[in-house]
Amino acid sequence: MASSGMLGTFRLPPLPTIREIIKLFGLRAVKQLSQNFLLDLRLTDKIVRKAGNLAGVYVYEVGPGPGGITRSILNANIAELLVVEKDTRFIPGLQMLSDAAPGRLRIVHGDVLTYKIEKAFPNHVRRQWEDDPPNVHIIGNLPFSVSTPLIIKWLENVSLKNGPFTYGRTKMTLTFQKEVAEVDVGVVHFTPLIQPKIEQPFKLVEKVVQYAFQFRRKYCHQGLGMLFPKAQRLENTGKLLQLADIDPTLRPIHLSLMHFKSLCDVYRKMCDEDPQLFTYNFREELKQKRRKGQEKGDDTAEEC
Ligand SMILES: C[S@@+](CC[C@H](N)C(=O)[O-])C[C@H]1O[C@@H](n2cnc3c(N)ncnc32)[C@H](O)[C@@H]1O
Repeated sequence: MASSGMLGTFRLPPLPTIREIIKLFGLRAVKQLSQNFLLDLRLTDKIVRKAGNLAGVYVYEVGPGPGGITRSILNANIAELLVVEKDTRFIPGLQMLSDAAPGRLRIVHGDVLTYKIEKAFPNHVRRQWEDDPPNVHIIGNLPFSVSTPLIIKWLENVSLKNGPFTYGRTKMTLTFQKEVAEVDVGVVHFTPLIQPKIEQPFKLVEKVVQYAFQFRRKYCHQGLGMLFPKAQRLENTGKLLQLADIDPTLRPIHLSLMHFKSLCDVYRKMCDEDPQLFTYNFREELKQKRRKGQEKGDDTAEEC
């Protein structure tokens, strides 16, 4: 049973099952869009329970599709649910849910990568960053192709306290599918920290992490070395790893959060000493070398 409290208990009335909705509206999953639907209400209830007590909470669901998770959220006594779905085919099925839950479900036909959530919920839910998290929660089951750029965008939003984090330290409960069409999903719960573990600009942290994982099966010095122009690569990579106190033969997956903190702090100092360093991009250097090689009729341009 959903909790009651001041809002009163709400349960959706009997509705066609998700399977029937899919049949009714001809909603075949589009493989190219990595669509894959959760049909079992017990599973979607379990995912939503991972979000904690949602009574009185404003929920933002990304990519509701035929509405399995949506139903479980609506049964959790929430204050309001806003869903953003890109594929028009799902809108009529979602509309049916909205009719069954008057005043509780808002449907937006749009793209979660561009949708501006910062004005969607009432002002009174906003909290100071240092306060407890606001009564706003993001929930979603998206394919990797969307969840990866979205998570990176949200992490940047956390660092800037904007987007969904204009409300405060908004919590997120997201499922990550291992493979397309695989029913197994991992549920990951995020709550932004009051104080970041790495106190450097997001773009710098992103660059260091991205480069460290450039060659994920090799030693970390190889990917990290690409942070530096070839002419000073050996010397600067040695300096970075030495000052950060990191064994160059560690693999990227064995680097801890504290390793990344040291790497980012040392790299920041190196960028402060050489203001052109941060904009250096080894791919650009490689492209220029290839271009020059082609101009000279030499297609054996040196690798960066
Ligand atoms: C993996 S399906 C999951 C559907 C549903 N949440 C479920 O669990 O059964 C992902 C859903 O996200 C939608 N989607 C994908 N990219 C999107 C985007 N950029 N903006 C909004 N919705 C998107 C798809 O159309 C699809 O409905």
